[in-house]
Amino acid sequence: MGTLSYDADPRLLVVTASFSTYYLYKRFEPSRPAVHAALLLGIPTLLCFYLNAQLSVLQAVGVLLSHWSLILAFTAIYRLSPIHPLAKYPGPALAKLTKFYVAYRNARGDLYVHVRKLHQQYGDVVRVGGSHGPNELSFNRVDALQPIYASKTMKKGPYYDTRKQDDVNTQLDGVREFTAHAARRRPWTKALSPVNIKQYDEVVVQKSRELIEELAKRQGETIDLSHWMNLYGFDFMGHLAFGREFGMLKAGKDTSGLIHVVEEGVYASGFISQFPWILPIFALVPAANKGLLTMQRMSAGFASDRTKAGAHIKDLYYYLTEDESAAQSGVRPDELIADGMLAVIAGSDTTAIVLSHFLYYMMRHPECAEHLRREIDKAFPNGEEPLDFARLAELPYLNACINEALRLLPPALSGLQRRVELGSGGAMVGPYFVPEGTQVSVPMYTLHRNLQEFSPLPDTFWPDRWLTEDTYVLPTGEVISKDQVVTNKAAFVPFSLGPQNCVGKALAQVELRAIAAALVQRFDVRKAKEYDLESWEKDLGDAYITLRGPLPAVLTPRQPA
Ligand code: HEM
Repeated sequence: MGTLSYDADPRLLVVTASFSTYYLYKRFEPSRPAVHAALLLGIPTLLCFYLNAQLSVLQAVGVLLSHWSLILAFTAIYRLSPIHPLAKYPGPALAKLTKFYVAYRNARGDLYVHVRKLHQQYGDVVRVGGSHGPNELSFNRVDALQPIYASKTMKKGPYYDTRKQDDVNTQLDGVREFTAHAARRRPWTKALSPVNIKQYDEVVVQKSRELIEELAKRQGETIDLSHWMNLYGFDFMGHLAFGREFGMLKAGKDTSGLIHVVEEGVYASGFISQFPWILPIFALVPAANKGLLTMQRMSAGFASDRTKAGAHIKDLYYYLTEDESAAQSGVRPDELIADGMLAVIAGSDTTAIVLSHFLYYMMRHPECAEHLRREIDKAFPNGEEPLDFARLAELPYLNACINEALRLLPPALSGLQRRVELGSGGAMVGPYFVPEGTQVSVPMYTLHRNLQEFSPLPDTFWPDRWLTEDTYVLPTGEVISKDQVVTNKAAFVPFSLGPQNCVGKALAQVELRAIAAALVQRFDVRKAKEYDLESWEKDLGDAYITLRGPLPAVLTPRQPA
C-alpha cells in the first residue's frame, strides 16, 4: 500500500476535479474521442500523480471510479433539480435523467406508442429523452406545428448529425442553415415540381404494369405484399434518381441486396441518431457502424456511377448536376454523392411503407376495399387501366383511403426533432415558453390520433372522415351529422411542413394513387390463412421511418367491371 503525501483532504480534490469535468461537459458538449479520453482518463491520472503517489492499483481504480461516479451524480442532481430549465415540464423521471430512456424505446421499435402513452398520462407537453442530454419536449398540439417546423427560430436538432457523411459532406436533409439548405434544395424542388414530375409518368406506368404482371403470375400463392411494395418502390426510385434499372420487380427479389442494406442502415441510423456524440467514436471503429456505412457506400456508388455516366434522361441527378438550378445550388460533387442515400431512402422506402399500410387496411376492412373498387370501376370503366393521374387525383374515396392510412400510420411515426437556437433567448410554442437549447418535436402518430383533431374514433380506419357529407355513417352503423365530425387538415402532416418538408410530396401522391388503384382494380386481396392481421402493427418498428414485418397475402385476379 502506498501512502498519500498530499496534505489537503484528497476527497475534496477529487470532488473539485469531478465537478470541473462535469461543468466542462455541460458547457462545451465535447464530442471528440481525444477530449473524452482527456476528461475521463487524463484528469484522474493527473490526480493520482498529484496525490503523490505510490498509490496502490486499487486506490488508483478508486480515484477513477469516484471521478466517473461523481460526474454522473452531478449530472443526475442537476437534471432532476428545480433549477433545470425544463423543470416545470412533466415527464417520467428516467426521461429527465438520461437519453438512454428514449434510445431503449427506439431500439425496441415502440417509441411512437410509448410517447403517445406519455402524452395520455402527462398532458400535451411532455419531457421526453432527447439526443443531446435529456432536453427534449414533445408537443401533442396542433399549434406547435408552425413554430417548430415553419418558423425560422428552430433548426434541425442533433438527431440529424447522422446525415453528415464525413467532416465536410452532409446530405440535403442534414443541412441546418436555412439559406444553405434553400440553395441545396433548389434543384430537388425543380426536379420534383408538379410540372416536372410529369416526365416520370412513364416510369410510374411502366413500373405499375410490371408490378401487376408479376403479381398476376403469383395468383393463388402466398406472397409477402410488404416485400413486393419494396420491390416496386426501389425499382421506381432507381429510374427516377439515377436513370438505372434495378430490375427487382422482374426478378421478384432484392437483386443487389439493396433493400436489406437499407433496412439495416435505417435501423442503425435511427438508433445512433439518439447518441450523435458517439459518431466520432464510431468513426474510429467502423465495424460498430457497419449498417449505416454499408448503406452510405452502396448508395454513393449509384450516385457516383450516375454522375460519371451523365444524363440520358431528365432524372433527379440531371437536375442535381446539369440543369441551370444545379449551378446555383452551390452543391459540391461530394455532397451530390452523399445525396444518393437520401434519394434512395426518402423516395423508395416511404412509398413502399404507405402502400403496405394501405393494403393492410384494405384487408382489415374489406367493406372499404369494396367501396373503393366501385369508385375505381366507375371512373375507369370496361377495365381501362387506372393510369390517368389527373382523374385519379379527383377520386374522393381513393384519396380518403390513402389519407387515412397516412394518418393512422405515417412513415415517420415519431417527432422530427428541431432545436430552439442557442442565443435566441428561447421561443414560444403555442402558449408555452421553451428555453434556448431545448430540443422539440411533434410526434406525428400521436397528433394524428388526437381526439381534438380527428374525431370520432381517432384510432379507427374510417376513410369517410375525409369526405364532405351532411351526414356520416360510422363503421358501427350509427348515423351522425357533420357537426359531430372533426377532421383537422392542419393537424395532418405526414409530409411535415415548412421549408424542410417533403420535397417529393407531389410525386409520392401520384405514385400512391396509381399503385393503390391498380391493385384494388385488378385483385381481390386476402390475408394468408396462417397470418394474423394483428401482427402487422405489432411488428412495426420505429426507426425514424417505419420498419415492417411481412404481410402475407393471397391475390386473386378479378375482371374489372
Ligand atoms: C408517402 C411517401 C412519403 C412520405 C410520407 C414522406 C415524408 C417526408 C417527411 C416527413 C420529410 C421530412 C423529414 C424530416 O424533417 O426529417 C421528408 C423529407 C424529404 N422527402 Fe419525403 N416522403 C415521401 C416520399 C418522398 C419521395 C417519393 C421523395 C423523392 C422522390 C421524397 C424526398 C424527400 C426529400 C429529398 C426530403 C428531404 C427534404 C429536405 O430536407 O429539404 N420523399 N419526406
